[in-house]
Amino acid sequence: MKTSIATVSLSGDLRSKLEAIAKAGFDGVEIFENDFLVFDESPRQVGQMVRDHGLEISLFQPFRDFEGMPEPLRSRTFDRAERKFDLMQEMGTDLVLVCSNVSPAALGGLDRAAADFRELGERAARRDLRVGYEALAWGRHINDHRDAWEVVRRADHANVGLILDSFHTLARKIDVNSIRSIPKEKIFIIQLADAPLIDMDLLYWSRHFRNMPGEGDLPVLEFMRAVAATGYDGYLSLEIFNDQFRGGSATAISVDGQRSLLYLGDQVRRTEPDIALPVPEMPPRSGVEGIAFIEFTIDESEAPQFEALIRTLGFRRAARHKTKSVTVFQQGDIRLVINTESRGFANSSYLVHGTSAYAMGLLVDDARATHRRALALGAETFAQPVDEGEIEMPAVHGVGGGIVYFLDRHSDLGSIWDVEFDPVDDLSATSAGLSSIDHIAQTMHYDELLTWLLFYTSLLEAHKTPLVDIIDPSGIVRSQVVENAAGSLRITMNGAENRNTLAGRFIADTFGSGIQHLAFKTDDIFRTADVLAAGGFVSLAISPNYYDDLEARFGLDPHFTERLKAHNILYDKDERGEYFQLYSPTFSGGFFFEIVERRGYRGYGAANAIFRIAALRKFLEPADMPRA
Ligand SMILES: O=C(O)c1ccc(O)c(O)c1
Ligand SMILES: [Mg+2]
Repeated sequence: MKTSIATVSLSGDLRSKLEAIAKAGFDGVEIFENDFLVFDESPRQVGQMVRDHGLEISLFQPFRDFEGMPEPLRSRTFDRAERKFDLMQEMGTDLVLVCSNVSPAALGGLDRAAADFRELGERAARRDLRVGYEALAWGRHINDHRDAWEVVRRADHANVGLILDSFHTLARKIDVNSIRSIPKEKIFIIQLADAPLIDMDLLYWSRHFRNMPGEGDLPVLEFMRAVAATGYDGYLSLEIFNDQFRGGSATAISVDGQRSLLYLGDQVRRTEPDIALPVPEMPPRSGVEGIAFIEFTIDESEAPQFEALIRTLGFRRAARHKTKSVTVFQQGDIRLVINTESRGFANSSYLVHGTSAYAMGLLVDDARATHRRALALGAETFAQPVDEGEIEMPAVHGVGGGIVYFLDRHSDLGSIWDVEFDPVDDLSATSAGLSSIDHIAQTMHYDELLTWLLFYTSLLEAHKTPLVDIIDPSGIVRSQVVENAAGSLRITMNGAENRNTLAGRFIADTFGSGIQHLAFKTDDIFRTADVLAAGGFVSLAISPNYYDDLEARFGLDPHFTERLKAHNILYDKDERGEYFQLYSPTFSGGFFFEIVERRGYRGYGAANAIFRIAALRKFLEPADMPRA
């Protein structure tokens, strides 16, 4: 499968863009005219630079306001086209994208436009060049690919074809099945982009908010299935106008782009029979049965304090590693692994980030197949030397450089706890009824959010929920969840836009993104709260005003509100059911725990986040609080 990306999608100058594009594994690049115009090298040198990076120019674009012009503008557009043809030949590309005319001077009329394209096709043919016509969603007369196709059909010239851009088609909700009857040789290239659903002017939406297929809300897969059904087997080319991407890391955005195309191709291959598109084979997305473990890296001297804390949460020491300073604390199906090794990745992680939950283990259907898929999608593998008798757990780097391990029940990995660990008899802790990890909360910079969303959803059988804004006294935190239908995988991701929010401070204090909190599940929050209180656990104090409001909002029985208040339990309710949340204060580095009970409820208590954040801040900086 040939992949390409438009230079306009990335930040930096042309040279650094090409480097990032080549490194991410693309085959081609769309040269956006402005990127060339502001660059100081000649067209010939730019062409050479592209080829030196092992890339091909998939097209040159855009050529604007061409078709349907009255004289003398008409002659001028042809002169302009000839100049661009010269440039394309020097650069070494045969395809130019002509987007539909937006000029008030344009006359309209399918036959007039077709006649112009036929003449342009003639001129292009003399130089062995090709012209592709794209309907901009806001084109003056042509703003629908079906009309652009009619122009191309009537132009009836071998050197004139159609360019389909998923954004323009999907933004106008045009039936994608209209693509299925277009002859594949008349589709010169496919441009792909997704976008979040925002109700706004089409041009503004397109120029500022596009994102990678799978990162937004448009049915790009349905579009691509229709394209594949024509027999199309050419480039899939990303054209992503996005303010954030323009300011981001060209390398990271390129990697995301390549991943999005491979994932899209993979989905098409699995849903559309007999396609010609040469999509690479990879194992299917993996089902996640649960979170096998969370591993903390801690300094030996701090470990006793941490262990005392998790004991108050009802965890008992369950196993000790046969050769390493690694212990496992357990409660229900929850395993917290405490790593105090003074070498290896855990230790380097400690040295950089301090005490942190630096690794997670996912229990999947087939761990090694999941790892293969992750690598096929461009993830960075993680491995460190294993000692004799140890099992090598497949892993990749995740958020903030942390580790995502894959485990399964059916291979040798299923016996890892027995093979590598000795059981420990620890009767000192009383279970608090915590049964499993409800969700893992990762905090990151806002501009990393789409990266990890795509990482998880392309690898695992999971979907994303809509973006939610969380109000922190010092700014906005954008939150989005990746979860599966069974609820056995729930990862909440908080993207901090500024460093003054609690999430922003976590990133600053721990020198990077990572897991900021873990939520454990209980079937009886009040019983759990009693056990915790008896064991000396101190919950995060919530403002009494919260409970007054809660009672009024939901019409709660005052006795019930009193019980919530007595235990600092937060409450939420939706059409499906009720939700209860209890928090620990933060400890070293800003990490904290949450305990939740779900009674049919499927959300995450977004309405309560502001109260939790305020309470945590008060805990961190009591005197400082009124300024927030
Ligand atoms: O926003 C634009 O003008 C523009 C230009 C060229 C394209 O291919 C496109 O999709 C949009
Ligand atoms: Mg386009």
